[in-house]
Amino acid sequence: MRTSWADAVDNVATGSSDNAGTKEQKSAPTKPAYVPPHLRNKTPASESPASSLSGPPSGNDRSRYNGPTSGSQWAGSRSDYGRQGYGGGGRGSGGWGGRSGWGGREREVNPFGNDDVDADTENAFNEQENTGINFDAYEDIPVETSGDNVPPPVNTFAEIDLGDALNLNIRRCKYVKPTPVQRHAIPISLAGRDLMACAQTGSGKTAAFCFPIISGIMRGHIPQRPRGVRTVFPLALILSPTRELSMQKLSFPIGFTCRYEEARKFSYQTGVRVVVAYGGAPINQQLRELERGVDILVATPGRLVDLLERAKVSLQMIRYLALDEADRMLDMGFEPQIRKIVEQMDMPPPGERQTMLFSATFPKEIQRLASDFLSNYIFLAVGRVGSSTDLIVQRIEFVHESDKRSHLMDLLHAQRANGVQTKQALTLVFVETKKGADSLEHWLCLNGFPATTIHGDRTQQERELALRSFKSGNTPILVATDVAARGLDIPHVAHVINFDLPNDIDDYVHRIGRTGRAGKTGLATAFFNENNMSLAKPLADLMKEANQEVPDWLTRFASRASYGGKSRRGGGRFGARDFRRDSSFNRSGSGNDYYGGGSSGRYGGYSGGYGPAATSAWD
Ligand SMILES: Nc1ncnc2c1ncn2[C@@H]1O[C@H](COP(=O)(O)OP(=O)(O)OP(=O)(O)O)[C@@H](O)[C@H]1O
Repeated sequence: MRTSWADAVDNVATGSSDNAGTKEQKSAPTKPAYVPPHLRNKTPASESPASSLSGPPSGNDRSRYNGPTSGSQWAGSRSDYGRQGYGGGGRGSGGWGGRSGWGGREREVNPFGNDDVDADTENAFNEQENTGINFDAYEDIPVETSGDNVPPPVNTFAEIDLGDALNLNIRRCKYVKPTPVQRHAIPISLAGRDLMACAQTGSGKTAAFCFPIISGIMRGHIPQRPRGVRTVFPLALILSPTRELSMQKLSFPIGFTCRYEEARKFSYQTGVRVVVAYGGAPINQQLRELERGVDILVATPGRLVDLLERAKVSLQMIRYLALDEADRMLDMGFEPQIRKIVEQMDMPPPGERQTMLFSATFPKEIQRLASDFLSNYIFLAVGRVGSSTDLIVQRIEFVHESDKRSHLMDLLHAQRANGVQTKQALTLVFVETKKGADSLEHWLCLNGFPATTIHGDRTQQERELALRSFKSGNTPILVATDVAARGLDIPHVAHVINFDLPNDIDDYVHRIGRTGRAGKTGLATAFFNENNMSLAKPLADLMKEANQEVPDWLTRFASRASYGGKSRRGGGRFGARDFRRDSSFNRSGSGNDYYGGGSSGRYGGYSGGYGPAATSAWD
């Protein structure tokens, strides 16, 4: 079994590691010291632990530790990447914990497993390795930016100076070129600008905010952080929501965990340490991790408030703040917590920190709230705000409540007959309630369709098992409640079935976005009936927007005044994208244009360029 990074660190700290080369570790102090990133770039003059028993230099002793080790800003590639502990960072071999003063080198668990790329094999990497990712699908996507002096986009990762260690991780991730949101967002963030970004599900937003943060921290120029206190001072905070907070339940961070895993991959051997803190898991282990040092803290709001109130974390030195699923963070009752964290604790104000907000959906009302956290920001919309990607073929079927199971069975039988129920074609079924999820899973299994389930009542272990079993294709059907709607990034989800539709159209967008990711096509089927009438108009609008075939009966429902409800946030989902441009919104405080205002200028003609070319994975 793979051990976690925390375990590995633990082992080193307690001398229990059975890794080779532990002689030094065993004689080392039991607790590895935290090394701020700006002190981690020392190329050790000597590898001898004895030479450095005097401990680290003072924070002011920059002459020993600071600065690039070569003419380039970043140290050159090393042939031993992936084999050393933290030391192989992009700025020489000092790296995390690599201060020769402490002997106890922490070994960073390789998040890429065996799928590593070292300097010798880098050149072997080519586009073929990205089989299945259709980047052409993104070529015609409309992009809107607004704000002062918008930095130009880039076309390749090579055009931006992210640093060798990060570049290597990008290759390890097999990213050949940046996705559209990355092309625009990364240069904006690297230029130090605040950003509000909206891009469709599965379009690579995580890397878009992680890369500039990691790269920025690697560059150093970070003031010395206080030592000897039990409070930690992260340099970057990534806040990510968990739905359960709003439901007064313990957290259930499925999508959140995906984010953290990504951040950990991107920061591997960069010397930048990522720590996660979320509710619903014992706080003590998270505290231990924090005490070992943290550069990037990925946290849920509730747990972070707890840590702040216990004075375990200070936000005083935050340079980067990223709000993932930012619309969710300012909705559903999260706003007071977010305001507390961002405005009422010790975080530097907008302008002194850099703030990045990302989501696939960004209603104007929420944009307005979010603008409080930003300073002279750039608004970026890749695809139309709140739209679903054209890569997903959407089908809506009218199915009475009592017929849903048999209808589902028909769908699954058809899939099986077409040979698409394989490890490469997973099916995610969304239902409304936890009880409903359990019951449907049971029924599917009884009927010969291996299924598992994920919802808020399952234990951590059960959730992990379920996800693993689903990912591996052992149980190619996952029945889930809305907890799996956002952030979950599982390759090969070919079909999302909304057995029960959500009440909110944005939740629908996020749910179906579990397929059709990273340029792949996908299929989303929804069972609609009289219980979903309030969704008729937003759903019909969304489908039209994405060039989908809208059934006549849905159009009829949508046109009836009583069912013609707008998005619950007063419309404007696809309208003038940057709310600052929408004078009507500014005047009245509520937009009323679903498609209207913003379709001027170079994006006015958007008709979903690649839509018709996209084929369903089931065709
Ligand atoms: N440049 C790239 N090249 C290839 N794959 C990429 C690239 N960037 C991201 N990906 C992959 O695309 C998938 C989707 O990325 P990510 O989870 O960041 O999307 P997202 O926009 O945050 O989606 P959501 O809004 O649904 O959370 C991931 O598996 C990620 O590893």
